[in-house]
Amino acid sequence: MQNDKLHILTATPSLANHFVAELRDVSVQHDSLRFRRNLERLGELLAYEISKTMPYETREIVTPLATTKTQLLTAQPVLATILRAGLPLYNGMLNYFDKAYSTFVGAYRVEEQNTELQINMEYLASTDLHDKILILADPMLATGRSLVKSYKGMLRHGKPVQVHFAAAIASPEGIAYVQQEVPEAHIWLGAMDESLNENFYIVPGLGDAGDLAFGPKV
Ligand SMILES: O=P(O)(O)OC[C@H]1O[C@H](OP(=O)(O)OP(=O)(O)O)[C@H](O)[C@@H]1O
Ligand SMILES: O=c1cc[nH]c(=O)[nH]1
Ligand SMILES: [Mg+2]
Repeated sequence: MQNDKLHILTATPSLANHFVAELRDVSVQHDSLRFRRNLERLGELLAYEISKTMPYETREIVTPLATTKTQLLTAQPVLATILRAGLPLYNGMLNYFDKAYSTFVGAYRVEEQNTELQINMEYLASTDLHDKILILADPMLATGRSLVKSYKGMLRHGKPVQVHFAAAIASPEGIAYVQQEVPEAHIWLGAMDESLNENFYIVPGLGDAGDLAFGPKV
């Protein structure tokens, strides 16, 4: 595992631990408004952490009393997400990178027990990615197949200058796959879990993020 590009919020004590705990806790997670809001709050924290790595320039600001100098982003990133579970995490990032353009992918896992996991990708709407800082947010990084397939699909809309993947919870297997396929990516997590089960769900994880946020799929 390439640790210099891997950042885990819950590796140190902070409010991020509360948000991840509530996402996981069976006595709290079925409050879907709170579940979505906790993903959004994590998105806000992850956006803030990523913002510390981005380029800034000195700009002059006129207040009612004087002028002052401050450091502002030289350019907004592009925010990308994978429908549908990605929406609340993405929304948190958009709260902070509030002028960012966006890219959306529609992808879902076809879950059949003990067979190779298939990812169906049926929708991609992207802004120009050429030379942009791209942040792709998806709450669950399980096998990493959805993230890598979505990212590779996006590349037909330009090569980003920098790539960040952000997730609430990841598995070690998923991180290894993503680092093998996209070694240039920086990875930002709420938490890193222990393993995947036979249905490719993260353990201990939180269950199905899309269903908890938006209801069971039929
Ligand atoms: O790392 P992977 O093994 O690819 O799994 C992760 C994917 O699973 C979830 O989506 P899901 O397929 O459940 O779709 P949904 O958002 O419609 O619930 C999640 O939001 C990721 O996109
Ligand atoms: O644990 C997992 C894996 C994929 N998708 C989820 O929502 N949860
Ligand atoms: Mg799902």
